[in-house]
Amino acid sequence: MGRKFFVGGNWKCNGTTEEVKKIVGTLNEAKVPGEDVVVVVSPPYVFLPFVKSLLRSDFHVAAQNSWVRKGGAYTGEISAEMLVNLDIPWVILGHSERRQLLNETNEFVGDKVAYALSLGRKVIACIGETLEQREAGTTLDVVSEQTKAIADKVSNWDNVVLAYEPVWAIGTGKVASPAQAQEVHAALRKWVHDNVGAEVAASLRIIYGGSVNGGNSKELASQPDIDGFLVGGASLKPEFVDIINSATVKN
Ligand SMILES: O=C(CO)COP(=O)(O)O
Repeated sequence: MGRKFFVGGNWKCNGTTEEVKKIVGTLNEAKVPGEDVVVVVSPPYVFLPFVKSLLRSDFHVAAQNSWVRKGGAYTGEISAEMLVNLDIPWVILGHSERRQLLNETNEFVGDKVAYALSLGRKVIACIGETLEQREAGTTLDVVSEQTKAIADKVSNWDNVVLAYEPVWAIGTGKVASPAQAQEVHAALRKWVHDNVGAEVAASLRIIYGGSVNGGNSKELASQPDIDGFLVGGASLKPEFVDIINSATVKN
């Protein structure tokens, strides 16, 4: 079966036309083990068609959000229907920045994931605990709850990648140690095994995000349950290519 390594670049709210051209130029020239890795970059909405038109065809694009149901009178949102229309295959949902800054709840994220999947989109679903939650020893409860809210709404996991992104590691330079990340990934896989099914648990890609860079990606990638990365800051830099090249074959 095998879980193909997955590397996503979340550009967040960054970039100008010139910067976007430069990043895509670097990616287009990069030598990567295409057989062994799926690469998806997620520019801000307004650059999506531009990036898609410039980007090499073996790499894919993702939106950073989509609305919870059919589009309409929702100022500032973009809909999954638009992603279909523009042939944008992937969408990142439930990022902690949206959970925290825009008050997206577990249930809301579960609904969004289900709606995007129902329109044939592929979803990078993000979960992760805060520093307070980790220090309180509730990490596994928090990420299980977040995963349950998705599992409650989703019956087919084929088009889901689960991104474990501890909030304390995002943009802080404080990466989870390989052992810390592996512990949570293994616990998540067990949760999926026990609550969704053995087959989904074996095939679901669980990727790590939080201060991943060209220097730490190899060791993280060697962990048995880390199936890839969701990269923020370093995805705007040439070292993103090194991260892609840390891909390992799983199972
Ligand atoms: O939030 C992230 C990816 O979605 C991680 O961000 P950093 O890689 O900048 O820590």
